[in-house]
Amino acid sequence: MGAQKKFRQLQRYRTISSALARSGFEFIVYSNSREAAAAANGAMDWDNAGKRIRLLLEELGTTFIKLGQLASTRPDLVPQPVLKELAKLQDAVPPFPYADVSRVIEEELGAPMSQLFRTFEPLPLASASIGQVHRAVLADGKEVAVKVQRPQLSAIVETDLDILADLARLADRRGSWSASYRLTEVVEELGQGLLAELDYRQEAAHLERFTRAADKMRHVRIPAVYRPYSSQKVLTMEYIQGIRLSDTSQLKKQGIRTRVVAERIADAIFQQILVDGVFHADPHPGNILVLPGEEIALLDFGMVGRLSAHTQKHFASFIIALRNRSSKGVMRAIGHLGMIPAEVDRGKLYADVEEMRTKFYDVPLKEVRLGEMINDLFGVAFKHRIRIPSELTMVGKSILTTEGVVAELDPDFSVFDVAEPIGKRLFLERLNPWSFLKNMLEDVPEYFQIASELPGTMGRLSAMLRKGKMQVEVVSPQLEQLVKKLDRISNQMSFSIVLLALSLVLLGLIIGSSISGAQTMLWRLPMLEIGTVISLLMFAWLLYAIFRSGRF
Ligand SMILES: Nc1ncnc2c1ncn2[C@@H]1O[C@H](COP(=O)(O)OP(=O)(O)OP(=O)(O)O)[C@@H](O)[C@H]1O
Repeated sequence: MGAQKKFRQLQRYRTISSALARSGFEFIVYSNSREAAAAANGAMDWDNAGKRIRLLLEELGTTFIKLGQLASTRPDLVPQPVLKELAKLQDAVPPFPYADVSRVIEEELGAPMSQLFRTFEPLPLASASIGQVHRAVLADGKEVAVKVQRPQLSAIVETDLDILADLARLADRRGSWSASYRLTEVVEELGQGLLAELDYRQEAAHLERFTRAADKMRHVRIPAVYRPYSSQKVLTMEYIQGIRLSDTSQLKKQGIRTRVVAERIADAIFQQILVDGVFHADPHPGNILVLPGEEIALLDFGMVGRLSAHTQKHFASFIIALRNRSSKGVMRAIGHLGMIPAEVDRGKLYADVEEMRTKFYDVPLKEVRLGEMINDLFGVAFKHRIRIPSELTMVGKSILTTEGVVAELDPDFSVFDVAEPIGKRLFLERLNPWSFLKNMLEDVPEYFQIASELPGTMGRLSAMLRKGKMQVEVVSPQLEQLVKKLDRISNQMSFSIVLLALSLVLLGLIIGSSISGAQTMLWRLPMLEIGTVISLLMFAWLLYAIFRSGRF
């Protein structure tokens, strides 16, 4: 590291440590204080700390504001009172001058402004802590919006992240409290998210992906990206003319039907979450434009969430269980989502899930906020120190923001009206034999792994038994659950194998009839009939056996 850089880092180190001390967070560095002890034994007054944390982050600038905004999407890492404060973080930063804008663009795109643009508005449309957006016209006449990153930002962010990682390690070495909040891990994870946001090429890739997905949604537009005019620090997009969703008086003036807009926004976001598996993580009103005919345009794909097919599937079941007010269903879905480690007291967890009943279950559906419900559930998870897959936490924030937006447009509209049919459709699709089989095949590697580990495990078990080292008493609910799960897996596998056999016979029948004509069919028919009858008998027997075992 150069001497100048080292000096800058030291200076910044001092600024950050003294700001921490002034805000009453010196215990992060000096662990033998009362607060450190309170944080360690879970008695920290987070209500009081939340506001101080927010002010501290705002004081320390871009890196910290952005980290705070990212943390506000993580109810699994941050206590609820702090989360509420973080959601208020403002990044209203004054714009940077046009001289810097043109310098960054010319350096990044390797050509003078006059060659790149026919016109370029020197005053930005909007400015935020990472960058600002200017309206322009390309040399070929296309109207564009150009997002330009603040100069020197990546160097500042990298220095700040290094310092933060150092502080977290220091806290980890000195006290037990930071370990229980996984401080080093949190800094690392949020830091990576922030660095990813600094690369506009990633946002460009997101825009392209969402454009493809939105093709099947008639009323949703995503700005096209102009790649030759984009780079790591410059993003050039198609300019979309529309009314900002936050401009309610203009919406009214243009006679926009707000209910329709609300439905389309909710539909677009739930379609992304439940069907596409990639979703806009921050659909706040500043990121949505309304066009004539109540079309909507989604902007700003810097923060995007992803769900694996597995999580998506069980998240849909989770929504249906919430809708049906079924605590058992909710617990089952959480289990499938892989959130409950073995050491959690399931009884207490169930009691906490049930407690949500008073707040959500016994009120009319219209008044239920799904995002709030999900976040409360994450709060319960936080309390039980349950690890929530990070992909899921962004969903809570995205839905919460969507609900806030649609409630402004139409207070009577419930996102369940949109989410539930999509969830049910997915659920029904899953019952279709082919997707059922596909799902089973997706899980096959897992079964093979269990199977491959089985001989070793059995070998060890029998050796222990031979040596008389083991006393077995089957009282563990987890073990019983495992047995049930294996039982269910084998039943499902047998079911799908027979289903496959049945489908192949039918397929043979169809192909046979279409290729060979009726005559050749005549001699094939008895064979097929015999096959079909055998498969049907096997199928009936299997169904009987499965239903008798009660585990499917
Ligand atoms: N393609 C576009 N067409 C028209 N206006 C746009 C376009 N892209 C951005 N804008 C305008 O610029 C504003 C800021 O854009 P965007 O949200 O992408 O920037 P940002 O720097 O990521 O801001 P923030 O982080 O605060 O959301 C938008 O609210 C919108 O008014």
